[in-house]
Amino acid sequence: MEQLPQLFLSRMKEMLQEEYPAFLKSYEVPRKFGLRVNTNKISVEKFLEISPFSLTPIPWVSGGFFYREDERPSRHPYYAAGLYYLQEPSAMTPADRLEILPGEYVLDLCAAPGGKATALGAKLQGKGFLVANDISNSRAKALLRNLELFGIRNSMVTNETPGRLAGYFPEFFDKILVDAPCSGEGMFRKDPNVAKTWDETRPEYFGKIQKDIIANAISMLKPGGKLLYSTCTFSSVENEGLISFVLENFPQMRLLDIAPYDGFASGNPALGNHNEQLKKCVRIFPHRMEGEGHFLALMEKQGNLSPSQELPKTKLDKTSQKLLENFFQNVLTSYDFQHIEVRGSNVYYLSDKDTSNLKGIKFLRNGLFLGELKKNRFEPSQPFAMALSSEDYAHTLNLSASDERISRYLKGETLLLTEEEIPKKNGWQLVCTDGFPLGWGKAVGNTLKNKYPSGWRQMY
Ligand SMILES: C[S@@+](CC[C@H](N)C(=O)[O-])C[C@H]1O[C@@H](n2cnc3c(N)ncnc32)[C@H](O)[C@@H]1O
Repeated sequence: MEQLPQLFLSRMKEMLQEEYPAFLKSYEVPRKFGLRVNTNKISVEKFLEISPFSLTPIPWVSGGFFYREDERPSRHPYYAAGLYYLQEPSAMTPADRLEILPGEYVLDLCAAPGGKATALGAKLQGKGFLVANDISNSRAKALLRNLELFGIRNSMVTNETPGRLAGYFPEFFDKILVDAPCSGEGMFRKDPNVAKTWDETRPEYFGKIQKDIIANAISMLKPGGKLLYSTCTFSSVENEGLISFVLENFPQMRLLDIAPYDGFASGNPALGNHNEQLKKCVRIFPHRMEGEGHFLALMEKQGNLSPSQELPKTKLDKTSQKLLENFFQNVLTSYDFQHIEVRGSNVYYLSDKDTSNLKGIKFLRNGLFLGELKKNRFEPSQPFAMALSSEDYAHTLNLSASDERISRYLKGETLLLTEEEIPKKNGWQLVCTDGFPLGWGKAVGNTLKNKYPSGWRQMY
């Protein structure tokens, strides 16, 4: 580990006192790598049966595992099938500790690139509505890709400031995650570049931004709703200090207990306004458990939760309806046509939430992009393939992850089919690996034209 900033170290010494030598020593221990199973596509038990990696459970989060860096799960076809997300172990904690019930309206306000939004979306199990927002357009694109890879179909990806978003969603969400931009002091071991750009003005700088973000988040929370605030920094201004600001200025907010774990440390009232409630916050220190530095606070807004409203029905024109019906003959799971909307030639499947009153909002995606209407046909999209399971489509080509054609498929090459693999009917095939969809191909005799989009071909 390169030199850590001196002022940071002296602050940590004052904060940790007798624990400080152990904290300092943790920088000599290599960081840990984590993988979180996408329970929207596969159960944890089933994943463990098929996983080719040597995994050890992360004891404080469900569905999270340590993996060995040399196993490179990002290069395995199961990654392209969206079966897991690679995430630093401590960073899995906030989404794990915010209880989400299918059907709820959920906001991830600072969501890119989607480490936590994918977990929240998976917990919704296709029911309810997830708004995943980020102020940065380029980062919001990565967020959209990760949600699509995960097969999350009931989400909206927005690119707004918290203030503007608050204008659209007053007291609207059941659950909100604020994984705030912060000075990143907890990440110095994972990414030494963060230490290089740190200086003593960073905590105050981010503290101001965080106050604005959390005030807007609170205005979007329903009475009775819950909000989880998290950072990956140690500084008191951004943690206990920020929560003290909330307790002093928003009397309707109270802190809740967070499901415990032996390695967690409690929030320290002396680092805030001495309110004893701050002990309910959680601090994660790298010398106490196998993860990087984090802070969590779970809060509730007083009041009773009111039920969310349902989506009004959409109406398709006759031509679109016909083309879609033709394709959907082969889709074996229910897609209610009253949720389908055509914008230009693009076809979307909307979530349960009425979004007709969101005019002017900057968004990258509302609902699931199903595909495009061409002259006489419907062409399904890559995100649609990722939102299906292999049982959901009548014509599948299922290849083992060890079949060399899988990596060729993921590189965009045309495949040759064996005698047994040639489908009875030419046309769209859902290409799967070990039963998990990767994308589309179009069969013509014994060849499969590749429909895996170039923008999705990364490192395979
Ligand atoms: C800690 S990162 C979020 C990581 C993300 N939750 C995940 O798990 O992958 C903080 C994010 O906040 C965004 N951000 C910065 N300022 C913001 C603001 N004022 N409002 C909303 N988001 C902001 C940044 O672009 C960044 O993507």
